[in-house]
Amino acid sequence: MKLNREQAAGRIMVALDYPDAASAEALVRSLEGIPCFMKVGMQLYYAAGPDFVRSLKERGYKVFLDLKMHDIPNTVKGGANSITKLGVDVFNVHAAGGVQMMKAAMEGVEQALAGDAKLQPPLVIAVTQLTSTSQQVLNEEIGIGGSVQDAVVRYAQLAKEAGLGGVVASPQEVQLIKAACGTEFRTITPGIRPAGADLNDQTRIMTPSQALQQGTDYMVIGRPITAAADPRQALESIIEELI
Ligand SMILES: O=c1ccn([C@@H]2O[C@H](COP(=O)(O)O)[C@@H](O)[C@H]2O)c(=O)[nH]1
Repeated sequence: MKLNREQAAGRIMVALDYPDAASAEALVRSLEGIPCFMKVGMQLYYAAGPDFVRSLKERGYKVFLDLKMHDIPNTVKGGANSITKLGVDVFNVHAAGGVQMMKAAMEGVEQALAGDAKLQPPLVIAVTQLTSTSQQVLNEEIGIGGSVQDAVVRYAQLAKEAGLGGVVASPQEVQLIKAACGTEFRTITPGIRPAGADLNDQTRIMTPSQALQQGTDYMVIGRPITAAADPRQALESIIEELI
């Protein structure tokens, strides 16, 4: 698959895993002008809150709010309602919460959209099996039998049944998910490591170009960019790898 520079940048979601708004802001400024997504996860959101998300949106960034909601359906519905009102482009829940919980998230979204015609519908996705989870951990520690791939595809099918638009999974599972849920069902893949990069706590990994070859829609990349001596250069070389 051939992408131009802008298309390649638009497939990358930079994980802003920082302890405060100032540190995240420094990274955002260092990447100014590159049309990638910004991903706000738990660490930054719990520290900097919705204001930081709003400031990204005001500056025109596409935002993935990665809070991985997993609670009873009524609570997730309320959370999804509040998140939708923030105007984020993508947010997620855990597929392990089940179909009713995921349907409740969609109801929360619909309620928010009905109350404000200016809001755009977010892409709601479900976390399948975390990309840090290995086959051994899944079977022997968590106690789910069978292959990681089967567990991921089952969660993806539940997410589709609940009306969600895609899932978070490893790029290693993209083709199986697309075969089971259709090509329009989005795959958002962390576990991206350029050749030779530190794996950190990720186990089910691929390089950016391998992930693209598998057909991933978006790749989530954190430390290979944020921990680099020159984050802008690190992102530019990932973009180069994709074009
Ligand atoms: O299965 C999952 C779900 C979410 N993540 C998040 O993606 C980034 C990855 O960061 P790296 O530094 O590139 O490892 C991080 O924010 C995770 O919370 C994931 O890795 N795996």
